[in-house]
Amino acid sequence: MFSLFYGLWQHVFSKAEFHVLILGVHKAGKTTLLEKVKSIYLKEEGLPHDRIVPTVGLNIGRIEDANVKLVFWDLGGQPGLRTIWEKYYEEAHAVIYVIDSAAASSFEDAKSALEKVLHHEDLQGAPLLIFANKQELPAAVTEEELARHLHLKELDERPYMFQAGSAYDGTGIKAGIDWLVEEMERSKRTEVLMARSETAEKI
Ligand SMILES: Nc1nc2c(ncn2[C@@H]2O[C@H](COP(=O)(O)OP(=O)(O)OP(=O)(O)O)[C@@H](O)[C@H]2O)c(=O)[nH]1
Ligand SMILES: [Mg+2]
Repeated sequence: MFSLFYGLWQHVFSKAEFHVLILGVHKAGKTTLLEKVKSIYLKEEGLPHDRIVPTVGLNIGRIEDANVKLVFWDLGGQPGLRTIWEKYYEEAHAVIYVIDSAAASSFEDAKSALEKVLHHEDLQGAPLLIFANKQELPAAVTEEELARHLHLKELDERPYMFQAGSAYDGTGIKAGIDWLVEEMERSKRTEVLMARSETAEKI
């Protein structure tokens, strides 16, 4: 009887946990963004910018807000490392795709890498936040300009948002994550992933 009530209590009161993949080409600012997310939500100092090195493996960040737990997976964006991304797709509830808004020369690469992400069937229906990073730089384009540059046709099929911001000064981060959490909470994909993990727990 106790375990029945405990199970019910857990079901009603435990926080949902969402996995968010942080993707984007090298130097877009993914790891810097993750450090800023941690410093905003955990209210602790993140790594100083000059201590952040190009990612080769996986950086993990965990935060909690009032209703949910979020686990971020930050992967390396160098061309030779992008084949690793798809290993994480199946378990991801959503994607943050980071773009350096001040590096116009990287837009084509960012666009084609993002198109591959969007085409992958393991990420079907995953909400997508495109974070137009480095907005505090004078050369940065706005989120509207970036959307025009990318001109992504596949976007109509899924919930998505362009969010301008900066991993240095933290602008745009909370707004982007609030949107992503709302989308994950009502996403069909979340239902499917939850059902799958409940089935796996029973086996
Ligand atoms: N001006 C400015 N620079 C930034 C910002 N975010 C990151 N950078 C810088 O951009 C460079 C790359 O940042 P990283 O966070 O290492 O980029 P990354 O996307 O994780 O790169 P990989 O791990 O190689 O894929 C570093 O010099 C950062 O300090 C930002 O918001 N503004
Ligand atoms: Mg990195």
